Amino acid sequence: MPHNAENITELHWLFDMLHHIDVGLVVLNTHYEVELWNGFMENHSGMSSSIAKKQSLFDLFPDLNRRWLGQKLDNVVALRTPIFISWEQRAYLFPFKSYRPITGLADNMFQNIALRPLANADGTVKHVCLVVYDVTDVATNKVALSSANRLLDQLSKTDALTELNNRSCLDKALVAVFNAFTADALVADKPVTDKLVDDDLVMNSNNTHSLVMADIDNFKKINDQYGHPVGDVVLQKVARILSSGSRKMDFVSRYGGEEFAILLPNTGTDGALFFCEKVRKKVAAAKIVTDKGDISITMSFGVADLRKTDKAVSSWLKRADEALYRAKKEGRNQSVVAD
Ligand SMILES: Nc1nc2c(ncn2[C@@H]2O[C@H](COP(=O)(O)OP(=O)(O)OP(=O)(O)O)[C@@H](O)[C@H]2O)c(=O)[nH]1
Repeated sequence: MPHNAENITELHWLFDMLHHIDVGLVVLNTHYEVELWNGFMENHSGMSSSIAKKQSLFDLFPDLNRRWLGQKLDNVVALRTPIFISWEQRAYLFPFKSYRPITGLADNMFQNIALRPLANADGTVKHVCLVVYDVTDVATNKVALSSANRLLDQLSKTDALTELNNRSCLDKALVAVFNAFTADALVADKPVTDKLVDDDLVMNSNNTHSLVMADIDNFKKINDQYGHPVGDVVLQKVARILSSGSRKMDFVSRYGGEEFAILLPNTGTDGALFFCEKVRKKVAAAKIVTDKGDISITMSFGVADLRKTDKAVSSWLKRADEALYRAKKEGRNQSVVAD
């Protein structure tokens, strides 16, 4: 074959491949009119090349953000540099349906887009090529993975029965509060500042913090009389009452069995006692509906504020536990503050 004929054949092959490649190719002029529209774009838009050509991209897709995309296209021409738009920035440019069977997560095709300047033979740039990559698989995998991680993270912090924070999560919160408190105590004349201790715990460094240990009275009898599943319903109801009686910054947790621990940041013993009495009365007044009939219960509460004399979280916990023990010993259904 003569050299020229070979070149033309190659060009023909190339053009054929580009037309059928599994990537969207669009060429726009500086008026944003379509000059090239490959097979991928035809298949996914439902518009043939002959319909798309010479039409403004913004007429073909009226929902495209003209200001935003127009600016980017103008910049590509003016600066002669490519621009990339990732699916993480904007899920898609073209509203194409996703036909992937695994992607129950995605109705639309996620797209990475490259905008490239196309130089003419004389070096001038009057066209931009849009390259559209279908990244639905990558995107949905990443979205599914991060939502699974979020769920696992949540589960690792949550008590399965009551959906309250679990013990290990409480331990971390207690250590965070304790460390912040002792660090503040070491710094004389420290200004009052808000401090972020944990994701949700915002503390005022000048205040004290209280820990409440709460325990259902004679819970063993409920289990013995009505059975374990009814005991579980009681635990769930108590968890709801404790949560609804607390503020957003409070940390309500299941400590174990029928015992709960509530960390009340920026709350002295007066405030903590007020909280205990409010929920104690609510628990005592509640009729817990179960398939074995309505059940009434009471709870006992022990309160301890964090003190500078506490050398570790364990001594704070111990004082709250002792106060709870006294509440039990003195007849149950009451709240006791540690000495
Ligand atoms: N249903 C149910 N029972 C539990 C669970 N965890 C612990 N328990 C029960 O809670 C009961 C706790 O009993 P005790 O420690 O004797 O305390 P109590 O009967 O509440 O008595 P006082 O605390 O002294 O008022 C035991 O019967 C445990 O089996 C649970 O997840 N579900």
